[in-house]
Amino acid sequence: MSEGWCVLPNLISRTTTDLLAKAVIDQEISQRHEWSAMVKKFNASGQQRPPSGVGHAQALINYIPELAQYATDARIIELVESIIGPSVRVSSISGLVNYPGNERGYWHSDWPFNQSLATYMRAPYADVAMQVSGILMLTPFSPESGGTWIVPGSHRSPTNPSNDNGVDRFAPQPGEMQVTGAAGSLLLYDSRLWHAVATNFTDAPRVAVAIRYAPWWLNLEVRRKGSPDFHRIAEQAGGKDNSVPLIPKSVFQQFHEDARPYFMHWLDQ
Ligand SMILES: O=C(O)CCC(=O)C(=O)O
Ligand SMILES: [Fe+2]
Repeated sequence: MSEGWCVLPNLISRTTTDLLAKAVIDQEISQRHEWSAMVKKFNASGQQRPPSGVGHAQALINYIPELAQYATDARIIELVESIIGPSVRVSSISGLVNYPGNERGYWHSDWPFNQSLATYMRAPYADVAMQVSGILMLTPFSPESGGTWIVPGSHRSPTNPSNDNGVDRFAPQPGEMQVTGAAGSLLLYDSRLWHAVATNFTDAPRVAVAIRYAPWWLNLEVRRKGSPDFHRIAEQAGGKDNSVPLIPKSVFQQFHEDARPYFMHWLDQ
């Protein structure tokens, strides 16, 4: 991870990735109306718009509870904890479906560094890993299918191009490359790493699950709708809402016992 990213290959079997990919697409389709309404709101308020042709499924864990065990595989947690310390929590899980011919996205870093969201840490950042992002590949990632664009080493930068910092959000970056991997592999990166959605040039959807791992000391309350921090910080700031829906008890009980501690903070009590 010295360059701010790595790929853990083949964590999940092909049979399972096929089933999960289908479940993610089903969920994306059932949430499409809601997501389009959200994108319209971003547009209306002049926010950076997500690339067209990319479908999103929020609160994926509530619909595909088996994901809890894959997201907290011991091999992943060991690596994540070596970067941000023990007692990590999963901060969010969502589905990504890049349909054939989707638009290329803008260079950004993820929450809490994405400066186009309602809540973010102001740049310049101290050079500290504060969250790890994961992208679980449910279909192969290649330059043809739209493997994520990354700028290796950019996680050490004190800022990123998600807002007006003088860098063109769509310009090629020195050293940029696309991540590749077989279905069932996981791209892990420091959430500060500059990355962008790539175009899918194949005729099949590129399906993935975005998983975020936070240290226990990172305040996730700003992403809990209805919490005092959400009201005071996220709502008042106005930017793009990236709140995380809570997990109903009936779903939580379906999680593998070993996976539960990583999601406990989102349990709807
Ligand atoms: O779909 C991709 O390749 C990148 C998505 C992304 O930017 C993210 O999950 O944070
Ligand atoms: Fe991202």
